[in-house]
Amino acid sequence: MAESAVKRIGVLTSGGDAPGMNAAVRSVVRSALDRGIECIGIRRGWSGLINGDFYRMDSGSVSRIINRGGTILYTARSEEFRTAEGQAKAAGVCKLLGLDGIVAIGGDGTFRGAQELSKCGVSVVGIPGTIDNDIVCTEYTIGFDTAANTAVECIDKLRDTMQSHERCAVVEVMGRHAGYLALYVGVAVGATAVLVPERPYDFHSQVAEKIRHARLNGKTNFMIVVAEGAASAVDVGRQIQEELALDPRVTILGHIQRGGSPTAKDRVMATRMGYEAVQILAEGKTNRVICTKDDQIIDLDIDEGLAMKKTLNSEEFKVMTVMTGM
Ligand SMILES: Nc1ncnc2c1ncn2[C@@H]1O[C@H](COP(=O)(O)OP(=O)(O)O)[C@@H](O)[C@H]1O
Ligand SMILES: O=P(O)(O)OC[C@H]1O[C@](O)(COP(=O)(O)O)[C@@H](O)[C@@H]1O
Ligand SMILES: [Mg+2]
Repeated sequence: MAESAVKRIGVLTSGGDAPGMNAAVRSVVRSALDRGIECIGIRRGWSGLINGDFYRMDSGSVSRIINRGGTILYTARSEEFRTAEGQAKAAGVCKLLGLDGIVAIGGDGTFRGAQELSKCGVSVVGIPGTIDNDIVCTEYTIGFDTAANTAVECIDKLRDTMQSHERCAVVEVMGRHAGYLALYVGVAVGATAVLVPERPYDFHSQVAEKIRHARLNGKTNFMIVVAEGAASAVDVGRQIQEELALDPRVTILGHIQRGGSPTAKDRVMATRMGYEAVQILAEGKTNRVICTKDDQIIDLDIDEGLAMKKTLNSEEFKVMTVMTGM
């Protein structure tokens, strides 16, 4: 590969972790080395950059991690980096270490941080890594596929016992502000109802009527999937008990969804995105985010990317509505 004017870059993971982040780090390191670019691993996200928490990475530093969940670089949320002083400190560390660019792997918050760092004169490229799949400009984010499969596996297990006991299950999946995971998982498990933060919560139409409809069709077990930002699963369970005289069991899947070995899809997407991020930095571009569109890897300006509006997949929503018989 041709030599690049870019000689040394940093890579970090930030915000909530997501399975596949390690595969992305591995790809960044190996793609950089392929172009003769040195790679510095920055631990603990933006906070680590401010504190100069780094180490030199070589090909061996990323051996045996493609199949591992979590992130070997650790991750963190940094209040200091939200301030102009924190950003200036981080830019100073980049200067001191002679970093020609940073690859930041994380969610929308991480990209807002990247925008600010770019304004301080540091070249930055973002790679989307979050189980929420809530980054406006990209169809896919690393970790979503693994998290969805983990949730489906757990819910299938619950379903066995709910069927035996003819019960109602209420399962809370992650998604503070986004229902992509809940909706996708709901379709995959054949849920009786799915609650997402993008739709105002109405117990009567979204839960009671769906359970009643299923019962009238002969069903004796019910699966309600709730995104954490839509309603509290405990409250939904209580309402089901009070208003439908059922005895539901509530399960909060929680951080189980964020761990585990990444699926093949997450590993491949992370590897493709990591490769592209290095090419973009090597071309001297900055303030870019790596995205997928029609399964192709593209890059966009971060400002434009974050300004785009993402809505729930309306086709998936319609399918869900039909499947729940409403
Ligand atoms: N508007 C912002 N300006 C500067 N830094 C930000 C901004 N928003 C988030 N960050 C930085 O990015 C970190 C990760 O963001 P967060 O929203 O927690 O996770 P994620 O990247 O997964 O969405 C924050 O802890 C903060 O340091
Ligand atoms: O790990 P924490 O701090 O409990 O955060 C939980 C949140 O992180 C997520 O898993 C991912 O969110 P971010 O991408 O914003 O970090 C959310 O679904 C969840 O609400
Ligand atoms: Mg986020």
